[in-house]
Amino acid sequence: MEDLSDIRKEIDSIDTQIVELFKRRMSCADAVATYKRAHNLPVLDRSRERELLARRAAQVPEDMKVYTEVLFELLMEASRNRQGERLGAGGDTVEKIRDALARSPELFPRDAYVACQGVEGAYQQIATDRIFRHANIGYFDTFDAVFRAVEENYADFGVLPIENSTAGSVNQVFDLMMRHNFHIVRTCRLKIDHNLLAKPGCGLEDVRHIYSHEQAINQCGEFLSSLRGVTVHACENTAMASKMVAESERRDVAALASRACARIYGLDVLASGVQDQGNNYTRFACISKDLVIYPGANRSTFMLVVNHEPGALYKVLAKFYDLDINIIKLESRPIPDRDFEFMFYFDIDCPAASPEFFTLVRSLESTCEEFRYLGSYSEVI
Ligand SMILES: O=C(O)C(=O)C[C@]1(C(=O)O)C=C[C@@H](O)C=C1
Repeated sequence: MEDLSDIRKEIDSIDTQIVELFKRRMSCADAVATYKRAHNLPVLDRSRERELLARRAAQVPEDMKVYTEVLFELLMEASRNRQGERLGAGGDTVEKIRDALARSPELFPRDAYVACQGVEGAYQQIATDRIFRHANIGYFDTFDAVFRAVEENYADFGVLPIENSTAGSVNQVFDLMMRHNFHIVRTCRLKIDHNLLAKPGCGLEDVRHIYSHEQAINQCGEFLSSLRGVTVHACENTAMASKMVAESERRDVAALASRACARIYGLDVLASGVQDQGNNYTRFACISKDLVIYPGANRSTFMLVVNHEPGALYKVLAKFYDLDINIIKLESRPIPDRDFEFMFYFDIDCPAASPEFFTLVRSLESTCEEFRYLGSYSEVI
């Protein structure tokens, strides 16, 4: 058996040669970039990549083909990234981000006209008051209307729930993201305590019908199943449920909502903190029409579609790993009218002005079938 230190010597010698060859290959990438700039050609050339991978795989025995492909895919990715850097702009999105970083205001606005779904007392309102000091809030019936108010410049910002620590993502909002143009400028993480609210003088034993938003109902499953002879009804949101209860003539109705709703609608708290998990948080996104990146932005969101082929998502995930960028959230939603094709949403943890962020954006934009950058922001807690 060969001695380990002898084998390592051989590896070192091979690696030294590989590095020299790698340097030569990367200078070819520089030359290609110069040529492509002069001839206005895109960095990515899929047919050339396919042909190159097939030729290199044909050079090795069967049991080494996969490794060879992995190696050359990595080499071409490095080559593409290098070309992107050389070409300066490196894709429309990097250019847009640089521009936004240069012209965005130093301070997050204190006053604004903000669109929210629901009525006064909704958790969106509480989140809005955390994000802005003096928000003038316009209430809309649906999440879609909030997106439209922002898109059509009717409101400066919109605040929408995106996920809850117990009930998961707010799918309706994720699906609407595919249909609207907007950017995320801030997120807010709010602790949610649900309470059972009823008209003054009513007791728990009177309650036969409970109204709330679907997400709140899902977050209070254990409490609700402990009640006998009660029917649960889903409605637009928790504040609307409280309003309905307050305006109802009946004494057997109650709402699951915030304490703020009890104050606003003159209701009594029959039971407090009735959510299953004590640590129940909801994250809200504050959206604007234009891309604005306020100082301190250390998170970003992308939407992307990967090619329908084995390993496509794995290759995207490898890019984050290579750049040591942490993925905070990964969500997938079916794309309407496309059979089993999915839109992937990534939230990542990485300062917006860092070089690895630009490399990531450049690389995703040049390889994904569809790519949309939704913004960079910080989170208010
Ligand atoms: O040949 C090219 O056009 C290149 O840009 C070089 C290269 C490579 O590194 O081999 C890189 C990117 C292209 O997608 C194809 C191939």
